[in-house]
Amino acid sequence: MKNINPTQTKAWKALEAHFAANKDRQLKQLFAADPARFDKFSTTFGADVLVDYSKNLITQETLDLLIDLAKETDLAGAIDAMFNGEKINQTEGRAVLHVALRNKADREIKVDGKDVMPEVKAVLAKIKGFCEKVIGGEWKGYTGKPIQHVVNIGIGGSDLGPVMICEALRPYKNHLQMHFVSNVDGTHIAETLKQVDPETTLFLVASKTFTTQETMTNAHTARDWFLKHAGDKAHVAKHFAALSTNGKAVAEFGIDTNNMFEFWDWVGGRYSSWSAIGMPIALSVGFDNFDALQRGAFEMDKHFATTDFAQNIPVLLALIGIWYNNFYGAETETILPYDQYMHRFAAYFQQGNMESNGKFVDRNGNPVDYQTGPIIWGEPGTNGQHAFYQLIHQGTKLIPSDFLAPAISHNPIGDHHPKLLANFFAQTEALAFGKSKEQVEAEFVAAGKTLEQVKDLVPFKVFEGNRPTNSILFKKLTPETLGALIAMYEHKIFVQGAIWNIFSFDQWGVELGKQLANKILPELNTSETVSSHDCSTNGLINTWKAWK
Ligand SMILES: O=P(O)(O)OC[C@H]1O[C@@](O)(CO)[C@@H](O)[C@@H]1O
Repeated sequence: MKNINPTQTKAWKALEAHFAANKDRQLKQLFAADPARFDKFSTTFGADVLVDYSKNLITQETLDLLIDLAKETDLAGAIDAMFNGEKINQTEGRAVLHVALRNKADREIKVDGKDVMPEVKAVLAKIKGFCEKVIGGEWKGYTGKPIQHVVNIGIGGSDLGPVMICEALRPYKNHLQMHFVSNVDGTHIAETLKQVDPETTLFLVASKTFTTQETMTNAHTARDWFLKHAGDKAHVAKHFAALSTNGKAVAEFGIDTNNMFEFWDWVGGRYSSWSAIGMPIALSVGFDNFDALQRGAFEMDKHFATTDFAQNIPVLLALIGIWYNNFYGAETETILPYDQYMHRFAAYFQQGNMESNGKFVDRNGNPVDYQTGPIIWGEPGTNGQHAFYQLIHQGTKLIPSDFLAPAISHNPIGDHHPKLLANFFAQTEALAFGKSKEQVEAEFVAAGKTLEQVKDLVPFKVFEGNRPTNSILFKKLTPETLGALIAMYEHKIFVQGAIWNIFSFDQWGVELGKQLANKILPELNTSETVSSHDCSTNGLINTWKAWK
């Protein structure tokens, strides 16, 4: 894996010139000039996913130059390094092998000379056996009752993925009532404990490090609550399991390490839903559906690792994203899933993308002089249309958007799904082609107005269009398809980080806030006036002390 400043490459210089010469290009003209544009700039993944990237501000020349950039920055070498278990997470001295967790080809993948697959498969078998006992009712609580509630206690990558996937796969869920506690505000755990019965509740303490303040605080609160009802510490083993890499800390907490489902330091937190962190998924929808989720991701892994860049979906999405981020100056991009089951999909990739590529230092330790990770945001359609589409359509910011939708609904009630799809299709059309002044005037005239009557209103009803989108249409939201879509975005993030020459798999940026919070915490436990900080922080803390 080379260490190349992308802006120093020939391809980057060529892209700069290409942008300067074409920055005012219009989608209207691009489509008018080529009736086959959809055929040229769309592709399928298997038989179930269509990716239409034709409504982007690109030509074949643009793509060719972007692919040149990928080649000049040795993207192929970076891909090989990841799949071969090299320690590409350099600042933490770790490999990055979430692909091993779903390696259904069972190919050997070595870390430090040791094939990791036997352990991966052993943990999957243990998860399978545990799920079958809990789901099947064989696993009993301390009063002999089967489990009815599962409470996952975790945060960040130990929460967002399981929540998103359990929500997305609701059509496949069983009788278990799933609950997720992440925030440390007291409310999250308190409101959850109101809903569950200690005799029939299984707590999953999900934490790669088993040291995260929020998770450990919530876990201790849950254990205290449980013991207040159950009395005997011996009962903890029936109601607590740990999903972690830290066996020592698990044992110290008081969870039987037989109830620990391990994963490894080469699994990044935000890439860990495929590991033991995915236990709540397997409990909620059954191990077979969890396996299907992994298989979908595995198929995308194969596509990513073996397909020429010109037809490689994660590579194309990544390069198009770089085109907007680094040449058009777009600072954000949205993920807009037109499916209510996917209501946490964008949130999941806020961590996935921004914790991976929100970096200002390159792989040499030098501050970058170019843009890196974008801001990711989004809500399900059509809700977003009633919240922020005004800005996307008529604002002053360029906001590249990914629209996703299932062709077939799990809930074919009346004409609901067709209405959703009509919006899915209409929004990208409107964003691409807009509505001209002349069209607005013609609409007014057709409605019986004179141009004199409406001349002051017309400017406000014009849509510039030329706002780029990708449309990802998939047959149905199944575990396989969801797995493939998640892996598609994981690899998009990987490609962008590799080209930006940054380390995408550490997260030092989350440490300072934690460090300062640990310094402030003891100051909150006294009535003394605080003066150890800046005047704002002192003022805030001392006001709180006066009010509480
Ligand atoms: O799984 P754990 O070790 O409890 O970490 C939780 C989350 O905390 C972080 O912010 C790292 O501190 C995320 O990267 C991580 O997913």
